[in-house]
Amino acid sequence: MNCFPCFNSQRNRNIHCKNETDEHDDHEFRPPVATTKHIEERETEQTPLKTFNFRELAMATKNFRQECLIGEGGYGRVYKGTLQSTGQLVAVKQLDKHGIHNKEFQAKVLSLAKHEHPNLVKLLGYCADGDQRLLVYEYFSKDSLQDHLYEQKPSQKPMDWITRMKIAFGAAEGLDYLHDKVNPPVIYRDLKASNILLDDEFYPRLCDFGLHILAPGTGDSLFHSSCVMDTYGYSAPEYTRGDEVTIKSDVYSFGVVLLELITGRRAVDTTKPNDEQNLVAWAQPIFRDPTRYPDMADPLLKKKFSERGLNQAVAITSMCLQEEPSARPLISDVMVALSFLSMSTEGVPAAVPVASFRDKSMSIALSRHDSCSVVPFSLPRKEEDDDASSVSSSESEDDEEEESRSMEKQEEETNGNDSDDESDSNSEKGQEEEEEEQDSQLEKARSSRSSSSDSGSERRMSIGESNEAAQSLKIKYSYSSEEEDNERLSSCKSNEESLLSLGFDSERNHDDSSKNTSMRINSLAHDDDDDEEENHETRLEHIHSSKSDVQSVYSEDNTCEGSGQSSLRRIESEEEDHDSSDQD
Ligand SMILES: Nc1ncnc2c1ncn2[C@@H]1O[C@H](COP(=O)(O)OP(=O)(O)OP(=O)(O)O)[C@@H](O)[C@H]1O
Repeated sequence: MNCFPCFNSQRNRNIHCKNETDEHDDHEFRPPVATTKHIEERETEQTPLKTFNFRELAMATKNFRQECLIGEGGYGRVYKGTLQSTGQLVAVKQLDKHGIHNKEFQAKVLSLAKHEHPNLVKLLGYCADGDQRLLVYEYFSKDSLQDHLYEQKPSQKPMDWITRMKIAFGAAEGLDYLHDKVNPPVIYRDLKASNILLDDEFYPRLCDFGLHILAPGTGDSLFHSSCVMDTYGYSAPEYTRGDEVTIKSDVYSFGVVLLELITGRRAVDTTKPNDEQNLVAWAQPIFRDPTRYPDMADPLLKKKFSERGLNQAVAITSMCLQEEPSARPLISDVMVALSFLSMSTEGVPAAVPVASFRDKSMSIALSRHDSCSVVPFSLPRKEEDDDASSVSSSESEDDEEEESRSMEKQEEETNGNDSDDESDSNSEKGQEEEEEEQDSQLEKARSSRSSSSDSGSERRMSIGESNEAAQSLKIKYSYSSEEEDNERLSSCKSNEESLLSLGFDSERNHDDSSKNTSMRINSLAHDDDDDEEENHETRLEHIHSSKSDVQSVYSEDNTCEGSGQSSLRRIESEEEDHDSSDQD
């Protein structure tokens, strides 16, 4: 499928006849010498992006021989090559002919090359000789996520749950970079399992981002019509309708990839019965029935995952796949949630701190699916609690989005009103410091996964270490002293109440199974009898009873041994049916 409708694909053309004379055979596209020199100088200054001549790349790919062909996508053919000068393995993408002017092509390639991130495939250089347009990328010998999920070699083992969550987290990090760290944001538009390349350690890298801008005359404008079929099954509804494409369209595509990771099903599979061919359409009814979540998991996982991890992953997926773009989460929130889901404590994902999210809808959704996994570790100011309470008394509890927005608005107002209050500004300062510390802790946890086969050993922490990072994060912000415990006790309660009021009540609780599951989860540390940790260890125990667990009672547990040690025991007790009290 050709994403450049105006490209005149010349696949049958004998590229072997192409040689160095091509550099000079098309004067129309060659900029004046001075300009080329200027561009080259600028390149050297700004980026190490290399300019290749066609001959070099022809030699690298054995004259683009069939045996070097890796595959063919919407933008052209991809060849494996070895650079003669350095011996480096590269992937050479020979773009379909499209008549993009040399200068325009160079400028756009340079703008693409600015975006560097460990989770993006690195663009090493390009060639714009004559009418040839080629891109040179670092080469990945391992297959794409699509290959690993659906075209496994007999020698390969199916990916386990945590590996899948780590891949999702890494992909989210790459997307977060494009959406949030780049100005102006880059919309990927082509996120799919085949564009996520994996290395030996299953570290994911996104390829093909931003290539749509290489269409002649497009600049950064939307260019998607002919790409729709290519990304069929991954495209957001607004994309296929021809409406405006935004970063939230990428979030939708990400949701499809996450769904593939969970289910092991292709985004589109024409070998399945009609009602199962489109993965999202198949999954939508299941999203509404959490008792069916375990059935949607990939059979190759052999049920080796925690129920909580599955519930949370499905909750995130379901949010990403909302029809309405504005209802989808920010990829930064998805990334944070996945960072915790990909840190396992003996198979149970680390609990997700509420304050980690920029948008409350994520914490609400996660709470709704499994209230015990969200740790309200941040200490909201009293005003925030009051505001939350006032929101909780609101009549319109059904519209959780509306409430989230109004809650945020009120928080903003509160922040504004606080500006004159010295003590509050001090507390804000303290909070900022806490947030900075939190960021650095999160970064530590993140770095445990941001490693590649090449540089991985330096950056990678063991799962145990990354769990420690997560635990120290929670311990630090949850309970640092007995005095603070009491303070936090009340804040936890009000935070929890806020969430309850915002809609994760029994009526909406998707943990609505008839079975009464009781879980005792130690959210702060392993039960690994690690005595060294014990003096600082504070436990959050959550006895979670299903369905009508509407009231949370926090009580200090003085039964623990050790000086200065305090435990926070959270007991969710079953009360009268909340549904009926709500109706009252
Ligand atoms: N840097 C790379 N290293 C190794 N293999 C690569 C690299 N880039 C792409 N490939 C492989 O080349 C093949 C073609 O990739 P390409 O991205 O052109 O097409 P696609 O992903 O199938 O479709 P689309 O172009 O629509 O994204 C795929 O099998 C892909 O995994």
